[in-house]
Amino acid sequence: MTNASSSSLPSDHQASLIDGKGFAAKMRQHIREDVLAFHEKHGVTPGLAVILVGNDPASEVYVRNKAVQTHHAGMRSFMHMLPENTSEAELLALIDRLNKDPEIHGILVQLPLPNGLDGRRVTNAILPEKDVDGLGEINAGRLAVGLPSLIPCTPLGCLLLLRDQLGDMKGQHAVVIGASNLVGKPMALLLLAEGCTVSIAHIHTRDTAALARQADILVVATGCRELVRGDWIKPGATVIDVGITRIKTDDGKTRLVGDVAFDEAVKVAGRITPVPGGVGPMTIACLLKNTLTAAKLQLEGSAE
Ligand SMILES: Nc1nc(=O)c2c([nH]1)NC[C@@H]1CN(c3ccc(C(=O)N[C@@H](CCC(=O)O)C(=O)O)cc3)C=[N+]21
Repeated sequence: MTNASSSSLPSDHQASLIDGKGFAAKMRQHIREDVLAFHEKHGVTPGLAVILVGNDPASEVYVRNKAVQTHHAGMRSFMHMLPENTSEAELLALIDRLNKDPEIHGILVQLPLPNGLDGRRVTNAILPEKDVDGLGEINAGRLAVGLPSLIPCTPLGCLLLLRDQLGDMKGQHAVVIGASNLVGKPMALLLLAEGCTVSIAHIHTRDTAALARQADILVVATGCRELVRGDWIKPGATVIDVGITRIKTDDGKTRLVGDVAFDEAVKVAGRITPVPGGVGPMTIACLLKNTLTAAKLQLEGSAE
């Protein structure tokens, strides 16, 4: 038995793995069914436009993955691969065109953008009802005040995993490490809305380890590989690892590691997401979910 209040664990304790990959596959199946029903009702297929500027190989892989999964979910995918030297005016003109295009229900600009392009200005140019990343100021503000909004895909994916694992989270102490607009801040707001007591640790936090040790729910999104060690984790806690860093191993292969030192954490946590196979697949599944939500917003005026 593992729970967040147990103070000692048997020496052979192993956290249970949170299967994001499997959960995401089930989600995509449900989305596919909903997309078909949406098509029956409106004669419209939800369409997602993904814009990638520059040729970062890792981003190209993600963007291709998104396109394949969009098709599998029965939706249309429109890829826009723009050269590194694209001007902000050109990018804004493309977004304007996609905003007005009735075949496009969701628009995503892959981040980070090359130097010279202002990610905030570009993201804000996307119509709020097509902003499937939920990163524009309207959606971010609506989330902050508790109105319905398009929710950033990664924190939404983490929330769905936590709800599935834990159910009611009221009164639990959730600690989020990382305060980015992309993950940490919206994650903290979502956990607050679940009734958690939420702490946010960031670069200036004095003793992040001591704070983390108080967490019943620990979400780590720092981009700093294996930052969180086994002794940062309260025995039995639920750990969500958002980080993904690609490293080269001694035998010349590459491997993905998270922001949590997994081998240590698995001996202490009650439940933990692996990397890969944890949060990453949920991010893409939530992008598809948001695209369908956006299409409903545009054709039905709400996403019920
Ligand atoms: N506007 C914007 N929205 C994003 O959501 C966004 C972005 N920009 N820029 C880059 C990051 C990164 N990201 C990932 C999505 C899926 C996996 C994923 O599926 N990961 C697999 C492994 C994939 C592999 O093997 O490389 C896993 O964790 O199991 C990872 C990372 C979305 N991002």
